[in-house]
Parts: sequence; structure tokens; C-alpha cells
Amino acid sequence: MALANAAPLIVELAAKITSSVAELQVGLAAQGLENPSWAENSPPYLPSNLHQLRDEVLDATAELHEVLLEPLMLIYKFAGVSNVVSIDSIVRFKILDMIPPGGQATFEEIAQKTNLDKRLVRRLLRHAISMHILTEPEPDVVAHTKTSKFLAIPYIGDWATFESHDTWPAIPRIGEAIEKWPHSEEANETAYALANGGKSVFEVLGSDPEAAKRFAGGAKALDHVPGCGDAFVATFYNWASLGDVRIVNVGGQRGSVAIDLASKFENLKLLVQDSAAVIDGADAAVPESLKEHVKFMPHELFETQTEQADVYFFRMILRSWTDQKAIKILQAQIPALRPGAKILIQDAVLPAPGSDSPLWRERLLRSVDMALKFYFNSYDRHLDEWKALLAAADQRFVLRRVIESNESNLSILEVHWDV
Ligand SMILES: C[S@@+](CC[C@H](N)C(=O)[O-])C[C@H]1O[C@@H](n2cnc3c(N)ncnc32)[C@H](O)[C@@H]1O
Repeated sequence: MALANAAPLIVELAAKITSSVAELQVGLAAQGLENPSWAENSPPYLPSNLHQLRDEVLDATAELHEVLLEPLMLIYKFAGVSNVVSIDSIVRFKILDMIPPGGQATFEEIAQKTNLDKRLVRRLLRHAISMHILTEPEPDVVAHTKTSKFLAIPYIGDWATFESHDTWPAIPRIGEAIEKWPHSEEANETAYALANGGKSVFEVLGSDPEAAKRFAGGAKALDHVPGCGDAFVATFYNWASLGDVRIVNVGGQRGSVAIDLASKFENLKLLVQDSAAVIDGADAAVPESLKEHVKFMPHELFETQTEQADVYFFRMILRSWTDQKAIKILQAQIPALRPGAKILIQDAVLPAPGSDSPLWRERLLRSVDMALKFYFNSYDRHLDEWKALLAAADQRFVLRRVIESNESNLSILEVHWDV
């Protein structure tokens, strides 16, 4: 029961916002940084030493906003399906290219260039303006915000198109997929497959270059998700402490992470494995000076591992597979494992109830977990689920530590092959 003299929730939240914003401003001023705004050239990121304050403000403002919303409005905020309409149209009709950086364009000019009705242009853009994606500095004139400037990056546009073309059609099929295949762990028994003629994500990507381009945009957009960018890997684990080691980077795609690690740690020799079609030609991206340190090998995840190494690095691999399949992937490594070999798994560890993870980040993690369901029939895992997975694969997989950070949506599970 609430204490009689406790401050009401909205007062408590408002006080939290006031104090955290004041501290944030002091921190910004101390570093000579400007306050965040919608201005086109406003810095989109805050320095990491202010992230905790930022998280406090984000969570308190969201809660204050949401506790004041009426229930229907709260549900609509999250369930409303029309947000993507204007974003998709802006990208599809290349409207951002029609607004010069630092300048502006009229709805009339955009209507002429897109061959759309001016009234429709105004409706679409005012919808985006209501989400702070663009701004209307004077009636019927549109200009960039920092958000539209970001959306104008070509691969971010590809990602946005991926959301509307590839993700959106799958959403209404989720309930149908669950009813049709309630216990399925198959990648072609998903909402995505229902929306794509029965094909799994990987089957579509292999046969549709346009979809593959959009998906690649989505993968590159991950560079902007906390802790998911390639360069973050180097900072998140003490690679230097490993000494001279050979690492097999399982499912390493085109080797970008391996190249970054090798350029920063001379002690590492990396062998990147992935499906033959994925890594074909990837060697060309390796600078001459690193050729001895980054090599490639076609290898299927479920095939027996043939390469001996000190470390096997699985980055964003196991989350795409259900337990049954992930167990097979882990077991496939066993014939190559020497005593003491490390398996580093970099994936999400979902926050346990009551954890101090910021709510805004938990929402992001849980929405990715939902997406894994409708794309792959897989899931992100809580720590107890990771432990159960490892034990089911083999009792000799021993979880030694979990490296987590509020700066990262991914954690590293350090597993030792303990025989
Ligand atoms: C989400 S990506 C992660 C890529 C990379 N590890 C990274 O961190 O960016 C999943 C990777 O698994 C690879 N993959 C999927 N199925 C595979 C299979 N059957 N055999 C080998 N690799 C596979 C994909 O080609 C892709 O590179």
C-alpha cells in the first residue's frame, strides 16, 4: 500500500525530470556541448558519460506521459499502425532529396517533383512533422530536423523500406501463424513466411536481390543501435588479454568485425566462417597488411566444426535459431574443441523482472524479441534460458561470466569448454 505521505506519482516523476535535466545541462555545459534540439545540425548523440542521466529522463518522461494518457490513447500509441505510412511515402518518393540541407521546400514544389497532389503531400508531411521527423518553419514550407537528416542516409532509407515492405506485411499474420503452427520451431512456419509465399527469410534473401538490399540496410542500421555496431565489439571485451590466439568467427558474414578486431589487436588471428555465397569475395575487403590475420572459410553452421581454435565467436547467431537448432549448432563445435577453449556468444540477454535496465532499452529489446518470432520463429533469451540452452547442448559448456552494459543491447556470454 502507498505511504500516506508519499508524493503522488506524477509529482515524483516531474521532480525526477527536473533534477535529472538540471544535472544533464551541467554536464553538457562542462563539456562545452549544446543542448539537444530538433535543429538539423543538432548532434544526434550525447556523450556516454551522460547516458545514465539521459536514461533517467527518457524513462521518467515516458512514464509521466503515459500515466496521463487515457487507456485507449495509450494502447493506440503503441498499436496504431499508421506511423509507417508517411515514413514509407517520404522514402519511396525520395522527398528528403527535394529538401536542400540547411534549406527548405514548399509543399507545392514537392507536389510538382513527385507528381502527387499538393493536398496529399501536405497530409503526408504534416503526419511526419507531428512525429518530429520534419519541421514546418512557416505554413506550407518544410525543412529538415536532425531526424530527417538521419533518415536521408541511403542505408537508413533502405532499413525504413525494409520495415514497410518486408516487416509490415508479416505483422497481421502473426496470430494466424501462431494458430496454424502453435509449437513450430521452423523458419518457414512464421508470419513472415505466410506473407512471402511460404519462404523463410533466408530463402527470400537468397532469391530476391531487392529484398536482400533492404535487409542489408537494416543490418547496417544496427551500427546506430547501442552496442550493435561492428566497432563496438573491440571495446566490449578484453581481446588483448587473450594473448596470441586463433579465433573462429562463426557466421562472420563479410568479415567486417574480424577486420576491425585484427586492425586493433595484433595478437588475434581470425578465421571467418559463413555460407559460401555470403563470404564469396569477402577477402577483397581485407587490407593487405591484415591478410595474414583475417582469412575466410565457407562453412555451414550445422556442419561439424573442423577448425581448432582458442576462441569461437558467435555474434548475433544463436538468437536467430530456436533452442533445438541452437543446441545442434553448439554441439557441432564439440569435435574441434580443446580443453579450455572459449566460446564467446554475443547476443541479447533479456532483463529479468525488476532489473535496473532502463525501460526505453527494455522496450527496444522486447520489440526485437517479437521480431525474431515473426521472422525466424526464434527468440532472445533471459539468462536462465541461456544457461538451460548450454546445459542441454552439453554439460561441459560452462558459463564463466556475462559481460553486460547499459551502453549495449548485446551482452557477451563467456563460455569455457571444461573437460
Ligand atoms: C544476423 S547475421 C550476423 C552476422 C555477423 N556475425 C555479425 O555480427 O554481424 C547472421 C549470420 O548467420 C549466417 N548464417 C545463417 N545461416 C547460416 C548457415 N546455415 N550456415 C552458415 N552461416 C549462416 C548469415 O549468413 C549471417 O551472416
